[in-house]
Amino acid sequence: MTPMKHQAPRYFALIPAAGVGARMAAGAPKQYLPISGKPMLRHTIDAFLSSELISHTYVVVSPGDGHIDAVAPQGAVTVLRCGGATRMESIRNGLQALAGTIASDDWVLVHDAARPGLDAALIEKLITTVGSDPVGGLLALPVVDTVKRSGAGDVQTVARDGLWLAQTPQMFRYKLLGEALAAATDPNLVTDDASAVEAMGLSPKLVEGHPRNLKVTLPADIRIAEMYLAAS
Ligand SMILES: Nc1ccn([C@@H]2O[C@H](COP(=O)(O)OP(=O)(O)OP(=O)(O)O)[C@@H](O)[C@H]2O)c(=O)n1
Ligand SMILES: C[C@](O)(CO)[C@H](O)COP(=O)(O)O
Repeated sequence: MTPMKHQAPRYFALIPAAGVGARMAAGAPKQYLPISGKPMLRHTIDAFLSSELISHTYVVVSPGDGHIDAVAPQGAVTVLRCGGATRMESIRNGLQALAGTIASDDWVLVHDAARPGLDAALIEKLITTVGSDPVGGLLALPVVDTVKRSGAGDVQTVARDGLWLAQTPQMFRYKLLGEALAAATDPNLVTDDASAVEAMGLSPKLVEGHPRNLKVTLPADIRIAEMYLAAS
């Protein structure tokens, strides 16, 4: 009997895009604001569509989202209308919606819609550097400034050796990521996917990203993102 051919794991993108953009205070969800003439989310989607390594891209939006149909390229991505009250819940809902579609050992690259500066080179760098790591990994930037912590009336310097600023994508195998998020107790403590995996006692690989992959959070970030996109 011929042995079953073991299918190589596939890579899927999951883009949480169900936020409201409160800190942007733009009166509309920030992921739909124009950046260099194109909605922010479309830049992010196009980054994954430009990578030959990505089998398919899924976008999680709020159930009542009225913008996505005009932004998502029809047929090229799949929209999941299951966004939740927090980033973590949106991702958890999205993973649950993909049960039976994504295999347990397939990789899921979770990437913020709000990081439009991602490109195929960064996606490939993450995937090839993580390789077949038993845990997974994420893009991150080493801290280069002095870090302060302000407490009740006092300010202290935090040693920056070994400190990184997490970016996305954060990539984990479907089964592990689902288990980690299911076990997460407080969605407000789990501000990124890696922290849920770390809570299981596992250490994801840190892969140096790029400042162009910034999270567009505040109004001033729009122009910065446009400058990086113009330089690419
Ligand atoms: N309930 C939520 C909250 C956030 N996100 C997504 O998670 C990413 C990172 O979140 P953040 O930058 O905080 O976006 P917002 O939550 O929209 O911003 P704010 O916190 O300022 O409201 C964004 O792409 C956002 O759309 C999501 O899918 N579901
Ligand atoms: C996931 C993340 O982008 C990693 O830095 C960050 O934690 C998202 O935080 P937000 O407050 O949901 O934007």
